[in-house]
Amino acid sequence: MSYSTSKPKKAGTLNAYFKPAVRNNNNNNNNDNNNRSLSSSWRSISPLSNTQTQQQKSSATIDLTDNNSDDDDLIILDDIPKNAYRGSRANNSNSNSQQESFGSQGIQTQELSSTSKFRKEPSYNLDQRQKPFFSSYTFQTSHTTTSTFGVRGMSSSTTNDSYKNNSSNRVVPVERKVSQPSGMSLTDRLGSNVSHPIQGAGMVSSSSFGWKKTVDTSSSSSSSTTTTSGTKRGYSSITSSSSSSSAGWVSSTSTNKKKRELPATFITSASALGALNGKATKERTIGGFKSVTSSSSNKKSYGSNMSFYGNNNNTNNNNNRYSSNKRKNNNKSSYRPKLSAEQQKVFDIVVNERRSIFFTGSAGTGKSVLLRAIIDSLREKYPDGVAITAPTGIAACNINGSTIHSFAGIGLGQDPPMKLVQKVQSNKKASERWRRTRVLIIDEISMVDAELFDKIELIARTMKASQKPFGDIQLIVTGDFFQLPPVSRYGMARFAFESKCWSKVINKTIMLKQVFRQKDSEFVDILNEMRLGRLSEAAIQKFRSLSRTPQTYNMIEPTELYALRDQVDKSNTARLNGLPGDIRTFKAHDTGDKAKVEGCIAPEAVHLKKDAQVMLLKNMDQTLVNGSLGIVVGFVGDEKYNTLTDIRRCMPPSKFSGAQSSEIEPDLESMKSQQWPIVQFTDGREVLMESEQWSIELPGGEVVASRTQIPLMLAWAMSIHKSQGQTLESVRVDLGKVFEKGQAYVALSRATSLEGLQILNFDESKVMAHERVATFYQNLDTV
Ligand SMILES: Nc1ncnc2c1ncn2[C@@H]1O[C@H](COP(=O)(O)OP(=O)(O)OP(=O)(O)O)[C@@H](O)[C@H]1O
Repeated sequence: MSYSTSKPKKAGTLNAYFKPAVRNNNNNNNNDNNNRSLSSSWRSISPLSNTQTQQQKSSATIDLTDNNSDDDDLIILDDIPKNAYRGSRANNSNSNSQQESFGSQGIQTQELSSTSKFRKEPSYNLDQRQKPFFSSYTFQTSHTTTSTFGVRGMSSSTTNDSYKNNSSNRVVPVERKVSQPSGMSLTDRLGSNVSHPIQGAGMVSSSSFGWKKTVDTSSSSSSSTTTTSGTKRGYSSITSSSSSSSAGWVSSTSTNKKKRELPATFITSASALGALNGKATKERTIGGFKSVTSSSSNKKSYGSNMSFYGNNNNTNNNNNRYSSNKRKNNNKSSYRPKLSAEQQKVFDIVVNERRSIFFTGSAGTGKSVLLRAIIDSLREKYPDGVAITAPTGIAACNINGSTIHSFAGIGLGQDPPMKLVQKVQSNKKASERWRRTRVLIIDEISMVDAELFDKIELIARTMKASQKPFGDIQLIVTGDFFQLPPVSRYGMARFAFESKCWSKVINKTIMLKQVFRQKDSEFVDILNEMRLGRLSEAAIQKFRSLSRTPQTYNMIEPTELYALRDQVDKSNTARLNGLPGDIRTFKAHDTGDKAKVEGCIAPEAVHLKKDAQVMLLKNMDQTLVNGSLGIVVGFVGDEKYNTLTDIRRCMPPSKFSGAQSSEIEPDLESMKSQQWPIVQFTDGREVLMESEQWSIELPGGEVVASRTQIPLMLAWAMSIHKSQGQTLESVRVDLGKVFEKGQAYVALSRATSLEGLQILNFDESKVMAHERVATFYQNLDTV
């Protein structure tokens, strides 16, 4: 690898652009130390002051070459004063005083001038799963100004070693926003930003992410402030699909008719590359945006293996110390906590020891977080071989997987076992899917009945032509049997642990003990009593005392949870009708198998008004995630959202933010005609919501069904079933119509605190647990 001061002309060159940030560095005389400690200081960056914001205008263009030679990490900074920056991926221990080693991977840089430094920093510190070719860069033009930017290229199917030699998995710029509100540390922001998941096997989620910016930069002499001499800015969003998956939901941006023919943020890999190369030549309207596509000839690689996720995680399991994102709905935050010791233990057993396992734990013990970590890591290992499933459409959607029925190819699964086997055998695609599967993940196992579990096991053995349990497929099963039970047509179903094959296929069961969702030990204790269906008098009194109005923490009203969908609809409709103004209706555009689309989390019709409370159904960045709550503040075309400036201000993070001019820009007229809603989220951001696409894809990419809809649903109220997996700060639970064992527990355990929880119609007789489940749990190991 070498760094040069001239622009590479090789094919495959990417232009990567950075938006400078300003490090809050008050000690101008401590530059050497600063440089040494950049990693830590950079990650603890403070929100920008006004002065710093001025400084932030500094920017530069950086090119990253993409080739397979030694210099594939070539980095060139144009227009930077004293523009000689050199760095190398260190593989020596030479302690040249001008070289600095960063972190355990030994990335080094060389300072080539007294005032300008460039340092390449891999993101492993921020997210250990991220591949090295997501890199964060810090560029220091003076003692007080540090510019950062990020470049990422992700693939679900590459290993750390292979990425360098695989030009199809190259870098794409991702904007770093140091000025985001939130008070979060940059570590959090970057950590989570880079961590948007590649969805687990089973769902190729394509989501837009990317931008383009070309900026001339100059430094203002020797002062600490750099200024921008001219700005030209464009954005391109890149959508791609991970290349391997089992059947599953795919979340991507809109493809719709006419002006929504393609996702607004969708650009094919080729055009994305071209745009990145600055070779864009062709303009077209994509959704509400004008898109410029590229004439670049080197169109081959970028896209098919890259995935950009506002909503999904990609991973890099460097050393099995893992941090992870939430798999279900991602709730309040998509930041990836470091796994606890017990989570890590389970992770090791699954990933390193390759054991078939059932891990469980009460609500909030981090099963989702752990599962995400496991999925990400296993997909690294077996890009084509990880099937991610759940028993219901919503649960599957939450983990971006497919239903177990859909994956297995068994339709409703009600036929006798041998008939189902024949059915799968005669289905070429399903057979192929089974043959490829090395790991089968089943989430929300409490809702899988024993009969189905046995049938799946038989099919697995047959399709893998092996008499070993599950045909030697590694089985990873998780969930909490104290939560929602299987739905049965004939009375009480048997649980999966009561199946004939359970004890043969699961060779390790582990219960996670540490509760993360609730911090208050009193709350944790009474929830545990409730889980077991055995409430003490003190717990009953406590729950009764919670009928008062709950605390709220922002503009969001408490989320109401009901047992029945009718109750939910009634509440949401009443609230909507109570608002002044016209209802705007957004109808979904469905394709393919309608029955399959019904499981989609996005509603068929979304009715909105200004001031409606809504939930985001798609991840957009680290804070705007599936599960984020917000308020509709208007619609494109309203007085407040009527100009290009207004629109740009509200661009989703994956598209625009404060663009001056661009190669892809909002098509105002189109947007006005669509009347896209603008939602204000709890972090204060107002974000335009245009349609997105969810689709069910089989491995190999065949789309069997899709839904295009705005990623919102009314969220004054939601069903307890839908709330499973959610974390809610302020919640009002109505237990009046609870009918299922485990239902009350699921509802109450969504709350993070007693202060934020209100319980209506509390009745201890509604707190029920299955004795068989309780017995089963008495025998589980803990780590
Ligand atoms: N290792 C960890 N460190 C810090 N926070 C964590 C950790 N693991 C999980 N959490 C947090 O705890 C909360 C609950 O996690 P998670 O949703 O994974 O639990 P769960 O067991 O799946 O819950 P449920 O069964 O109710 O769906 C989330 O806010 C998550 O971010």
